[in-house]
Amino acid sequence: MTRVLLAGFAGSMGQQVVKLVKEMPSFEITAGLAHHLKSNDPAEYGLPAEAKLYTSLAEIPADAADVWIDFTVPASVYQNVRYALENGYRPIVGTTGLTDEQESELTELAKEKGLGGLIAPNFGMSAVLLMKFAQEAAKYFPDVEIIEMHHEDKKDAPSGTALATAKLIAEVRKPHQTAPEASESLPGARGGDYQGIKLHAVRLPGYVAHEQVLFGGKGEALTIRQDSFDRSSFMSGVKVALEKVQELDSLYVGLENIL
Ligand SMILES: NC(=O)C1=CN([C@@H]2O[C@H](COP(=O)(O)OP(=O)(O)OC[C@H]3O[C@@H](n4cnc5c(N)ncnc54)[C@H](OP(=O)(O)O)[C@@H]3O)[C@@H](O)[C@H]2O)C=CC1
Ligand SMILES: O=C(O)C1=N[C@H](C(=O)O)C[C@H](O)C1
Repeated sequence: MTRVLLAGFAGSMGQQVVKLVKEMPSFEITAGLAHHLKSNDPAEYGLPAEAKLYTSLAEIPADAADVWIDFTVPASVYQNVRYALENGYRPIVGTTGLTDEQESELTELAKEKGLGGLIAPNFGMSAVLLMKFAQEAAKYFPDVEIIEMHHEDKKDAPSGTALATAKLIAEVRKPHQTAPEASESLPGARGGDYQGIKLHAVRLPGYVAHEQVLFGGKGEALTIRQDSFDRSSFMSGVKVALEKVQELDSLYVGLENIL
């Protein structure tokens, strides 16, 4: 039986993971980390009655679980994953907001501790494929902008997926700005900038998680789009990560690297 600690169990993604783990007979949630607890009863969150609930890292013993799943907030993810690795947990991280430097530090720490794990900005297959196709397309269409659209409760912008897409595209094209002379009569109108790739973040009720990558060429354009209409779309990736995490030899970044 693989024991799972779920950080962020009361959140939208946390509750999806609770359902997923219930359907996986070889896995059990034995502990949960929350920010605030509305109830001390694990059953209120769909967790097994014997699951231990914690509200701070310092309370969590090293043997509460084998695997640490994190769907919390950008402000806490680095500390959480650092704590997980220092205490022998294999991390599966969906929370966005880790910087490149933080990812490198955590990768180094995982190596020191001999622990494998995964950090994935997106566990949905449509997004993983979008990123792969976008990187391929950018070799032929270097002029590109990204529009991501999310629910109104999303705390960070741009999305981790949009930033990961821009990084993959930047690997295969020369950094340049399309239409560099265009001025902004309204500040921010051209969006955020990653090595000349413009990123636009839309936040609206009714949306879940969506991304479009727009490529423009001479007299033609290519648009690649993915839609997560429901958060259950991320669970196939989390399931794969759970099934593989015990055999991973290092901390991987990107679901595509363990498929
Ligand atoms: N990789 C992927 O495929 C996906 C990643 N995400 C990412 O996952 C993260 C969570 O998303 P989502 O579930 O929608 O967000 P929610 O706001 O619904 O859930 C976050 C949960 O984390 C809790 N929390 C906040 N701080 C801490 C902390 N220090 N320790 C433990 N728990 C904490 C919050 O508690 P409280 O409300 O009490 O503060 C809340 O219950 C985001 O970064 C999002 O971008 C989302 C979807 C897919
Ligand atoms: O906050 C979300 O909802 C999502 N966050 C991730 C991101 O920032 O890319 C993954 C997906 O877009 C949903």
